[in-house]
This record gives sequence, C-alpha cells and structure tokens, in this order.
Amino acid sequence: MELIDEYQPGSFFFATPDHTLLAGDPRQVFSEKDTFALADQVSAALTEHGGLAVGALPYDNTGEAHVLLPRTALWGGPAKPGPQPPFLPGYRVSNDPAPAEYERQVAQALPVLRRGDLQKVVLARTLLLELDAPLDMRRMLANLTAMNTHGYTFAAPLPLGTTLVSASPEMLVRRTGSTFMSRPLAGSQPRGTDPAQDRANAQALLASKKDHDEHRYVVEAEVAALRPFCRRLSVPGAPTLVSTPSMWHLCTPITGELIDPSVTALTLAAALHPTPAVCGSPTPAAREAIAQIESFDRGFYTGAVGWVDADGDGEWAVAIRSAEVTEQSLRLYAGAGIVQASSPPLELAETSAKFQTLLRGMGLDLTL
Ligand SMILES: C=C(O[C@H]1C=CC=C(C(=O)O)[C@@H]1O)C(=O)O
Repeated sequence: MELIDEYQPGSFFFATPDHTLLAGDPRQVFSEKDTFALADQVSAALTEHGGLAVGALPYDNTGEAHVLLPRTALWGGPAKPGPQPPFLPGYRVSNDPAPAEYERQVAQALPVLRRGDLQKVVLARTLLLELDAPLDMRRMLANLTAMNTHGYTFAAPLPLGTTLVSASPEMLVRRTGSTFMSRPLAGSQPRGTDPAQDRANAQALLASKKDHDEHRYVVEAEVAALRPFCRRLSVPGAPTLVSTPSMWHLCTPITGELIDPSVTALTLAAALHPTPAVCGSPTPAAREAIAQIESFDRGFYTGAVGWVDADGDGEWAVAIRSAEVTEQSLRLYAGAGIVQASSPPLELAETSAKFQTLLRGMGLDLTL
C-alpha cells in the first residue's frame, strides 16, 4: 500500500527519495508574511502541541504564507507508485506571456544587466492548461513521483482552495539536529534526445561561463545568508552536474553546523529564501526588476514547500517545476536565470524544456 493512495484533495503530500509524508486535517493555519516571525510562531505552536508543521511560503514577502499544523501526519518509505495509464482529459493550452513577449522581456533586462545595477534576474513564464473534465490529482501525483525518483514530488494546499503541485529537483534546506544541507541549482541545459547529444549538452553546461556565473551568484548569496548561523560551513569550490529526466543543472551541495542548535529548518529557509536561483542578484534589484517585467503574480511558484517538527528538524524544497492546480485547470510556471550573456531565444528554449517536467508527468508529449 502506497501512502499516495490515501491522498485526498486538500492533503499535504511530500515525497523525497528517502521518505513520503502525507498530512491533513489542520488544527491551526499560519499566514504571517514575515518568514522569520512565521518561523517563531510555528515553533511556539509546536512546543505546545508537538508533532510537525507543513506548508508553503510564497515567492514574495508581501504575500501570505500557508503553513498548517496537521492533526494527522503519516510517514512512509520512498514512494514507489507505478506509472499511470493515460489520465488527462481533453485540454486547451495558452501561453502567458506569449513566447515572443517572453523573449522581449528577456531582451528588456539585458541593458540593465549590462549597466551592472543587476547581475542576474530570474524571469518566468506560464502555460495554462484548461481541462474539459476534472483532473485526477492522485494519479497525476503518482505519475510524477514515478518519474521523479531523485527529487521532490509534492502537493501543497493553498489559501483559496487551489493546490501547488511540483516535481522540484531543488533542496532549499534540510536540517537534522545541529547540521544542515542546502543544494542550490542554477545553470541549465535540456537533456539530449540521444545519448551522444545528452553527453554533449552536459559537457556544454560544465564548460559554460554564462551558466557558472548564474550559479556563482546563488552560492555567494547562500553563503552570506548562512554564515551568521554557522560554526562550520563547507562549500565545494566548483559545482557538479545533476540531472532530472528533462534537464541538466549545476549544483553545489552546501553543508554546515549550527552555532545555536535551536535554529529551526524553517528559520534557515526564511534566511535563504528567495535565493538568486529563483529571484536574482542583488536580491532587492532583482525583486524590483521581476515586479516591473513579469506580467503575472508568481503566487507560490518559486516559494518553498516543506515541513518542520517540534525539534526544529525539517526539509524545504524550492517550489519550481510547479503548477497551481484547480479542479479543471493547471497553470504551469518555468523561469530562467538571465545574466549579461543571455540570449532571449535560448532562455525561451530553456523555459520550454523546464515545462516538460510537469507535462511528461501528466503523460503529455507537447512540443512548445
Ligand atoms: C527558476 C527555475 O529554475 C531555477 C533552478 C535551476 C536552474 C535555473 C536556471 O538555470 O535558470 C533556475 O535558477 C524554474 O525551473 O522555474
């Protein structure tokens, strides 16, 4: 019996390569916008009630969080559902912004990057799938989990009754006792269609100065955010390659030991979020550029989803490769880090490749 079989709309589902968590029936909901204050409120409630808290942080610190204290929380081993037979009803697809408009938005950021006020900005686009009949979320989650054995697959309930579904490859932070880990990703190439092309794409990524620049800003920002909490911080000198079924990425696994072991996983997530993997560098200028250039509200896309327990342990994933799902629609999101050397058509292609994670999870073979 898989925990995923117990999934009901409104449940919180969080699968990692190590375990599966299914939680529901909230006794309390926290919506505090200031994530450090949120972390303190959640810790106080966990001290009183025990157990754990689960939920989602939005991308922007002007949006409300949605963190719950569930009455029920079931843990299982790694989820191993089989791939599902086709389950998607008929659908219509539309882009927001249109692909040419996204290229124009990337081009709009380039002069600002060249002036040097901004080193990197992550710009996103969305794809709306309107369905002819209700979506079977449980089968979609099962299919995503089956295809995404090395990353996170989650479904987090959101304030207005929608659900954030994701097959994210990126760990924001995992705390176990006084030690923690973060695995920032930035710098990407699509997987190749044959083994030779796939290897060539991986080698091109390893050799790309533009992608190493994109990656370096994330590592530098994470180190600056984490150092005040750390007795020891270990950061490899160069990133390594990691892959998902759709993408290659550059990854730097950062580990550390806390000075104060009462600092929780949620406080560490608050300190890190939003990293330049989803926002940019420096953060205030990137935030401003995103607000000016992007034409939609990110909501919980590029936020963080995870759990924290009464001991302060927990794990938070970056909410990318995600979609906001209603009963009969999915809005998929994909972004790309833009730096001085970016080219609008290549960034458009990168976001199209990133959409494939969820599209394939739905059993769709769509050329974008
Ligand atoms: C913002 C996204 O990906 C981030 C994570 C990995 C690689 C990225 C990149 O190479 O641009 C992005 O920083 C997304 O998938 O929507």
